[in-house]
Amino acid sequence: MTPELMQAGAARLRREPGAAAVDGSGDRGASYGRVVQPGQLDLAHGAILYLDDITVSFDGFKAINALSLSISAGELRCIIGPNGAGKTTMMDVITGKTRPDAGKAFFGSTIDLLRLRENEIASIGIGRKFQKPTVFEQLTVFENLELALKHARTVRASMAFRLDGAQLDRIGAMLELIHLKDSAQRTAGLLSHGQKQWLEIGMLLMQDPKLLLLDEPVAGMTDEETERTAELFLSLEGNHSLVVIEHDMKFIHELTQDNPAKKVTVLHEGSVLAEGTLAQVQANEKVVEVYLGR
Ligand SMILES: Nc1ncnc2c1ncn2[C@@H]1O[C@H](COP(=O)(O)OP(=O)(O)OP(=O)(O)O)[C@@H](O)[C@H]1O
Repeated sequence: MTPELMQAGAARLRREPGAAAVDGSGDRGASYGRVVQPGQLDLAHGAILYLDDITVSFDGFKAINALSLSISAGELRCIIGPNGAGKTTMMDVITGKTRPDAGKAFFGSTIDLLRLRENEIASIGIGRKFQKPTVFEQLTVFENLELALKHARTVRASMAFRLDGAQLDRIGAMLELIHLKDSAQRTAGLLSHGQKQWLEIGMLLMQDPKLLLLDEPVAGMTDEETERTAELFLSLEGNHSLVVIEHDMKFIHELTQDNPAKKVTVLHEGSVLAEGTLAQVQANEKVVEVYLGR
C-alpha cells in the first residue's frame, strides 16, 4: 500500500469516526467514536512503520538504495545482513538522525517521519537502543528507571508521575520484567554488560514506546543472557512493535521459533535482498552467498 492510499484511508477515517486509532500517549483501544487527529498514531491499516523507496547517499555512495519495508503493529521483525548492508543507516532514517535523499517514511498511516525532528520522533513513541549501553553508571538501577520515567514526555505519564504509588508499581514491574529486581539498589556501573543492556531497555520501556528499534542488543552477552533477552523481547511482542538488528543467528532462531511464520528481512547493499521465514531466508542461495555462507 502506498502512503497516498494510506493518507486517503486516513482522510476517510477522519470522515468516518468509529475507526480504530491509537493516540500519542500509547493508549490502544477505547477509540471507537473518536476521530483520528493529526499527529495521532493510526494503525487502522495494520502497519506501524512503512518505508518506501528510501535512498541515502554519502558522497555519491548509496548506503541505502531504494529500500522499502513494512512492519506490522505488534510485530517482532529481525533484520540481518552483512557489515555495511545499511542496517544502522536505516535506523538513522527512521529516528530522524539522517535525512534520505528520496523516499517516504511513515509511522502508522498518517505520521510522516521525514517532516519530524529527532526529538519529536522520540516523543511520538519510537525508542532506539544503540549497541553500546548508555545507562547512568553512578546511579542505582532504581534511580535510572526513575529518571527515565521523569523524562517521559506524554501528558498522561506526567500526570501519573504525581501518583507515587503508581510510579513505584510501574518501576517494580519493570525491574521484574528486566530481571533486575534483586539489583534495584545496585550502582548501575557494577552491573554486567548484559544487565546494563536490560536496564537500558527498561529505561526505554518506561517511556512506553510503540516501536522499539534495537541495534545488536545481544552483542557481548553470555549465552544465558542472550536467552533471557529473547524471552524479554518475546514478552514485549504484541504490546510493542520491535525491529531487531542482529548478527547472532542463534538469537534470531530463539526469537522466531515460537512462530514459524515470523518474518526475517535480509538487507544487502542498502536494499532488501530477501524476506520470509527464517527457514526460507536460510535456504535462499543469494542470502547464503552474501551473508550466511561466510
Ligand atoms: N556518515 C557516513 N559517511 C559515509 N559513509 C557512511 C556513513 N555512514 C555509513 N556509511 C557507509 O554506508 C554503508 C552502510 O553502513 P551501515 O553502518 O548502515 O551498515 P550496517 O549494515 O549497519 O553495518 P554493520 O553490520 O557493520 O553495523 C557502509 O558502507 C558505511 O561505510
